[in-house]
Amino acid sequence: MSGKKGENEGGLPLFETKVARGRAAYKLVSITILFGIVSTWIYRLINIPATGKYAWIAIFFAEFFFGLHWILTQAARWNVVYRYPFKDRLSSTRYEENLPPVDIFVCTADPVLEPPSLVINTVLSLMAYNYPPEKLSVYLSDDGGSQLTFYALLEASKFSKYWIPFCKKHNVEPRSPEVYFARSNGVDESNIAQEWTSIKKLYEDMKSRIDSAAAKGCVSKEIMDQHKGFSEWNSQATKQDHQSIVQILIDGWNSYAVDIDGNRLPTLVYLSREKKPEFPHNFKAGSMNSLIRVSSEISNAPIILNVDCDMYSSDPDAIRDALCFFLDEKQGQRISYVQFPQNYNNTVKDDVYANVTRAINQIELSGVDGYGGALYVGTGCFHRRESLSGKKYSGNHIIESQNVKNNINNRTIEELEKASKVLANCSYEKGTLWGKEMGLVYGCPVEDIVTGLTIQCRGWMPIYYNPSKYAFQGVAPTTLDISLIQFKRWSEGMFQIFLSKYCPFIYGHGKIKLGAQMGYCIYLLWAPISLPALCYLIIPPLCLLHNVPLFPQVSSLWIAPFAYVAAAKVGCTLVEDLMCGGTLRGWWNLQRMVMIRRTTSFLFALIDTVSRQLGLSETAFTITGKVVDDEAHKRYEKGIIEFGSSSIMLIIIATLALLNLFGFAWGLKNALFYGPEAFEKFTPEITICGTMVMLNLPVYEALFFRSDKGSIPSSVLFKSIVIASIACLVPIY
Ligand SMILES: O=c1ccn([C@@H]2O[C@H](COP(=O)(O)OP(=O)(O)O[C@H]3O[C@H](CO)[C@@H](O)[C@H](O)[C@H]3O)[C@@H](O)[C@H]2O)c(=O)[nH]1
Ligand SMILES: [Mn+2]
Repeated sequence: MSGKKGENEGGLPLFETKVARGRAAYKLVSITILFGIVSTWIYRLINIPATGKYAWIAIFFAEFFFGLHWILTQAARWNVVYRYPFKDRLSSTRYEENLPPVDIFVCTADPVLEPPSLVINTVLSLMAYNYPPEKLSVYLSDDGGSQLTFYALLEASKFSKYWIPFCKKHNVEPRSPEVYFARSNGVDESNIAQEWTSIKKLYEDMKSRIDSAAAKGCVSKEIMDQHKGFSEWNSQATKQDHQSIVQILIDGWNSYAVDIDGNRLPTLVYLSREKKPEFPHNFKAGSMNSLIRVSSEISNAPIILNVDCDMYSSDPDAIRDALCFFLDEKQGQRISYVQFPQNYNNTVKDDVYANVTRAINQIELSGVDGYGGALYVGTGCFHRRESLSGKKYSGNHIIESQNVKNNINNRTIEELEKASKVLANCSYEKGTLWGKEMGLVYGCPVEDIVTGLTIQCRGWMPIYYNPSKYAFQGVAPTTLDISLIQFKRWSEGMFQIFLSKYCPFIYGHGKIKLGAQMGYCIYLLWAPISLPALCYLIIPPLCLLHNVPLFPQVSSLWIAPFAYVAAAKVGCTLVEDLMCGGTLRGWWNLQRMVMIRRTTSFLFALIDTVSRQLGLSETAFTITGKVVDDEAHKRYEKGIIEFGSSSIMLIIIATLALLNLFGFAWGLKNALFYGPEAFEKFTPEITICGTMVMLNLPVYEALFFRSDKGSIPSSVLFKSIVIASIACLVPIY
C-alpha cells in the first residue's frame, strides 16, 4: 500500500506545479486587445450604413463571434501552469517494491487503415516499458475482429521474448522496433552489433510474414493450426458480426512466461468484443468499456494507460512519471488521470498540414489545466481505474499495489478467457449504466473530451503533463483529405457536446471553475466558427467588386482599433508559435490550415450536427487513415499539399481562393485607374483579400500549374470558376 504517511522520502512531494512566467505582460497586452475589440463593436453598431447594410451586419456578426471566441481563448492563457514530477524520488524509496500494477489498453479498428505491423510495433514498445513485467498487462482491443491482427499479435508475443531483453539490456530507444531500426544503423552500436543484426533479422522476418498475410488478406492454414485462438473465427465471422474473442497470449503471472534470458514477461491479451448488427457498438468508447471490464477480470490494475494503435511509447520511463502524480502523498488521491500531449513521429519541416499543435500543447492545455480542467484527449492518458469506471471522488483513494496473481484466483487461462468473454458481449451492457455514468460516455465521436469532463464534474482533479521528452508518438495525417476529415469528426463531436446536456457552462456549473468551462468551449465551438470565417472570406471581396466600403477610412481614427486588433491577434499567434519552437513558415502554414479547416471541416461539422439534432443523420466515426501511397508520401515530405480527390470540400477551397483573387485584382485595378483615393478607401478590404491570396498561393498552383495526382482536378477548377463568377455578380445590400 502506498501513499500512506511517511512512505515517501521524508514526505517530499512527488510532483510540483509552477506558474508560467511572463503572464503579467501577457495580461496587459490581452487587455489592450479586449479594449480594441469592444471599440470595433461600438463602431459597427453606431455606423450602420444605408448601402451595404446587410453586408455590414454580417461582418459585425463575424467580428462579434470572433471577439467572443477570442475571450474564451484567454481563459487558456491567463493561468498557465506546468507540472514537474520527481521520478527519482519515486524510485529511490520503498515505492519501488510497492509500484502498482498497470494495465495498458491499445485500440485498433481496421486492419487496412491500421496495418497489423503498425499495431504490434505500438504493442511491443509498451511491453518493453522499464517497469516490473509481472505488474504490466497489455490488452489489444481489435474492433476490426481481424485474424490478421490476431496473427500479428501472436507473432509479436514470440518476438517480444527477444525484443524486451534486448531493449532493457542495451537501453534501446525508442522501443518500437520499426522506428528503432529505421533510425539506428548498427554500425554506431558496435558493442551490440552482433545482437543488433540478429534481432533486426528476426524483426524483419516477422514483419514480412505479417505483411504478406495482410497483403493476401488471410492467414494460411498451417499458421492457423499452430494456435487454438484461430478457431474463434468461424466461417460466418465478419467485422460487424462475430462473437467475443478473448485470447491470453502471455500469462505474465505464470513464472513460466519468460523471455530468452529467463526474465518475466508482461501479460498480453487479445480482445475483440462481440459485434451484432442490431446493437450499436459505440466506436472507441464501446471498445474502451469492454477493455475496462475484461481487464478487471484478468489483471484489474488500479492504473490504466490507454493509447491508440499508432501511438508507440517513446519514453520507457513514462509510467514512472505518471505515477508520481497518482502516488503523491498530498494531492495524489484526488487525481483521476494524467494526460500527455499527442505528438507525432512523421511530421515534416514547416508542417504543411499544421499537425503539430504547438500553442495548444504548450500553452492552451496547460492553461486549462491551471483551472483544474485538463482535457482527456483519448490517447497517451493514464487513468485511475476507479475514476474511469464512474466512481465519484470521495476523499479516500489509496492506490494499492496488489498482486495480479491474487486477482486470477488460481483460475486457468481457459476459465479466465471464458469469464471475460461474457463481459465483452453486446447484451452485457443492457440495463446498466455503462456509457452513461460508468466508463466512457457513449453517443459522441469525441468520447474522450466528454468523458474527461464528466470525470472532472465528479470531483476529481486531472493533470496535463507535457514532458520535454516525448512519451508517445503517433502518426499524423499526411494528406489534406485525411486531415480535414479528422478535424470534421473532432469539431462535430465537440459542437455536439456544446449543444447537449454536457455543455460545460451548464453541466459544469458549480462543479468546475469558470476558467475550465471557458477553456473547454474554445474547442467545443470550433464548428460554428465556420460561419464568421466564411463571412470574412466572402464579404470583403464582394464589397471590393461592388465598391461598397466595409471599414472606416484610413484617415479616420476608427481604423486604429481594427488595425490594432488584427495585428495584435496575428502577432500573438506568431510570437506563441515561435516561442514554442515553431518556424515562420510553419506558422504561415498553420494560418492557411486554420482558414481551410474553418471553411470546410468546421462548416460540414456544423451542417451535420444540425441535421443530427433534427434527427436526419446519425453519429459516425470515420477512422483516420494511417498509410498513404508512395507518391503521395514523397509529396508530403517535400511539403507539397495533397489535394487529391474531387470532394466538395475542394470546391469550397478553390471557390474562396478564386473569389479573393478576383476581389484583390479588382481592388488593385481601381487603385491603378483612379489613383490613391480609391486605394485609400478600400485599404482594409484590399489588405484582407491580399492576405487571403497569399495564403492561397498553393491552391492556385494546384489549380493552374500542377499536374501530379495530388493537384486539384480540372472538374473542380471548372466548377469553382463558375461558382466564383456567379458570386461576383451577386449584388451587395
Ligand atoms: O470503432 C472504433 C473506431 C476507432 N477506434 C480506435 O480509436 C483510435 C482513434 O481513432 P483514429 O481514427 O486514429 O482517430 P484520431 O483522429 O487519430 O483520434 C483522436 O480523436 C479521437 C476522438 O475523435 C480519440 O478517440 C483518439 O484517441 C484521438 O487520438 C484508433 O486507435 C482506432 O483504432 C476503435 O477502437 N473503434
Ligand atoms: Mn489516430
